[in-house]
Amino acid sequence: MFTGRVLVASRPLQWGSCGRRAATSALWRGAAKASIEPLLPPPPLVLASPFSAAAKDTGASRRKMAGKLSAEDRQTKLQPLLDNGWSVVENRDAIYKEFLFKDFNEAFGFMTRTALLAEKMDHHPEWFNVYNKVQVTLSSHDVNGLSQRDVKLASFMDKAAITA
Ligand SMILES: C[C@H](O)[C@H](O)[C@H]1CNC2=NC(N)=NC(=O)C2=N1
Repeated sequence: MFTGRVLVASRPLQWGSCGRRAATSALWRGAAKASIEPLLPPPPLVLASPFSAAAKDTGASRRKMAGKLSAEDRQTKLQPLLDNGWSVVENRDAIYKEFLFKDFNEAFGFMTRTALLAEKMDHHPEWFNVYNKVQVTLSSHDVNGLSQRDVKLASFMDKAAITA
């Protein structure tokens, strides 16, 4: 049975307010850090500073460089697409094509491959899918018409549809 007197501090002890407490709290912090660290995700790998030229090479800055297709581009770059099933949309500077696949799996695989490039380019198709059918419209909203990016995405889609 405890018969001694209990000493009650007149004011609450604070972390770091006495040497022994401070040492204990530093130890505790070290132990806590050691046990928590393995649970934390690794810090992001920074390959370029946010101010470097590489970091500035975003979809948005690239997009400013590419305007509407010129008359010459339409002859040399757009025409081959029109000869391959794409058509110019009525009342809009955009191109359209309907892709048909064996089944939904093939259609969705095609959409997935296209989506990966679209995201990389920061240039996205307007599309509609039901089962094995994918209807695609391409246009560049920022220039309100067709740009080189639509040509690139359309050409990629034609290739991706063959390997689907
Ligand atoms: C903010 C974002 O970068 C823009 O909205 C991008 C996204 N995807 C885009 N996709 C298409 N097709 N045209 C654009 O102008 C466009 N702009």
